[in-house]
Amino acid sequence: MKPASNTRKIALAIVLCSVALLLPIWASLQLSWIQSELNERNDGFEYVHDILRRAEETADQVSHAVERINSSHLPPCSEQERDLMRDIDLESDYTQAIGRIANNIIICSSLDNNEPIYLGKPDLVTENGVGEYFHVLLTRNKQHPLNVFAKDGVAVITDPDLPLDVSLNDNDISLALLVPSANGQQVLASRGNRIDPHWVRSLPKGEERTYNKDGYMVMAARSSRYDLAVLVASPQERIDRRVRHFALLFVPIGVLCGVSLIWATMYLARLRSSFDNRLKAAVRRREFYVEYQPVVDLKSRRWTGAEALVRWRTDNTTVRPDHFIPLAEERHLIHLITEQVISLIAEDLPRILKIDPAFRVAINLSPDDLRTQSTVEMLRSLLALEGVCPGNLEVEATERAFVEDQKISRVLEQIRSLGIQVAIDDFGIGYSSLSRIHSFRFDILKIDKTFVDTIGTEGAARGVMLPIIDIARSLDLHIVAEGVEREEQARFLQAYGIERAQGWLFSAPLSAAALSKELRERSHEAVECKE
Ligand SMILES: Nc1nc2c(ncn2[C@@H]2O[C@@H]3COP(=O)(O)O[C@H]4[C@@H](O)[C@H](n5cnc6c(=O)[nH]c(N)nc65)O[C@@H]4COP(=O)(O)O[C@H]3[C@H]2O)c(=O)[nH]1
Repeated sequence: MKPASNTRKIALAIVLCSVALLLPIWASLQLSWIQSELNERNDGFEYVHDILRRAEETADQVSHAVERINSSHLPPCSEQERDLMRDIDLESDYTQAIGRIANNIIICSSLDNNEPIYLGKPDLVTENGVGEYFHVLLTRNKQHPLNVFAKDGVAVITDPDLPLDVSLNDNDISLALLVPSANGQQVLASRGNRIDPHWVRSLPKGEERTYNKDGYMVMAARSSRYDLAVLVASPQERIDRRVRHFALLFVPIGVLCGVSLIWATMYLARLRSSFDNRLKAAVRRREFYVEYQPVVDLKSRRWTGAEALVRWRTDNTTVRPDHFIPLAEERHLIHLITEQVISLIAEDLPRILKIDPAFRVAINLSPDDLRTQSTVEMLRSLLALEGVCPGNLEVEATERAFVEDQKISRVLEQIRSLGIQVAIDDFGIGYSSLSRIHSFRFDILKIDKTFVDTIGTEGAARGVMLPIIDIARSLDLHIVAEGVEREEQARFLQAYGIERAQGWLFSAPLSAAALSKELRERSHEAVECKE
């Protein structure tokens, strides 16, 4: 191997390993970040919903109190009315007191001292005519500002802090209850000092949103029933702390995934290279052998030929071609196998032809075989054997080979010029490629078992088999059907004029010795060698 290509391979391996390691780490960091934001948002909205529910309950209790007082028709500020005020107050969690109001003065109330309370002008009058007085200091408790809501001569005093009385798991979080109005956002109550009331400005009624503002993640919701909005703000440092927490969990998993990925890649690479070595050793040790599956003439049921199928005997087991041919093709080692198959056929064919000189053996070729001149030379050397005529040989290539490379046509033409017929194998599987294979000249079309299997099933024979037969006829091709397992299939094919078939109905693949024995027993009439 050249040093330059070695250096390139090492560089590629380093790049791939780095990507395999860094990609999962990068993904785990992304995941930590996404998960942190998601958790923060969920926690934030839990507070928002809780506060909004409490605020709406407060507003419900205010409306309820006004309605009950006014529908009682008791004389205003009478002892009976003050008793009713006290009852309502006791029943309502969020009200602090209820009173009568006139000219911005609470003239009587459920409070014990029953002194007049001068409120001054309302801070806000809503569309429904509710006068709202914020941060009112009552004589009873000058330190703690309360809110007063007045309607139809009834005043309800509430504690604005109650809706915000939720237990926070971090003091960094700021909360606010606001009244969004056309004139601006009035803060009813707040905890923490990070809230900018303007954050809620564009929020429509009944909706909730998340914003990233001024280094905060802000969760906001606006009531659909009242002019109330709630803001919860989490500082970015809190999210960063969460990211670090998740990263501690996810990054080691990412590293583990990266290392596993590298290990898996290296393991696969080793497997592949060990496959290469095993395959080369198998060729050296001649571990491949060939079986022949008879091809019969459907009318007479005479064995007219056979398809050579390679087998690999390794560690006392036989590996089927399906399991190593695709990999050998991918690793461009198939030609070594084809060489061995042809040399094995060269050993068997003269013996077989002594029994039936017209017998024809089909050899499978892969796309790589059809790109190299040496395939033509190997076939030529087969023809040089005693008793072997071009009519004793046939080559098969899959439809895929024809599609894959237009360059194969030169080799195919050389094979045909030797007088050897070319068959297109597994026909029908790559149906879409028909237009492209038109440009190649071949002689035989092998219908794949998949289509033969449809014989006898409802409508399928008409739908699939017949068009294939029509195509073959229109191209003037001989037809061989593969994988015939039932008499019914054989009869159907014969009825539609198919000449030859192979399949377990007639015989499984046989060793050269078993094939010769069977041919001898069938004592075919000796036929002249066909040119
Ligand atoms: N279920 C069922 N199967 C049947 C019946 N009759 C025949 N078969 C199987 O169908 C496959 C027919 O060969 P293929 O289509 O050319 O398909 C072949 C061919 O494409 C490829 N192959 C075999 N030998 C060679 C070779 O020497 N060189 C290359 N390049 N490919 C080969 O491997 C494929 C598989 O070969 P195998 O495993 O031997 O499988 C063979 C054969 O054993 C039947 O009635 N029922």
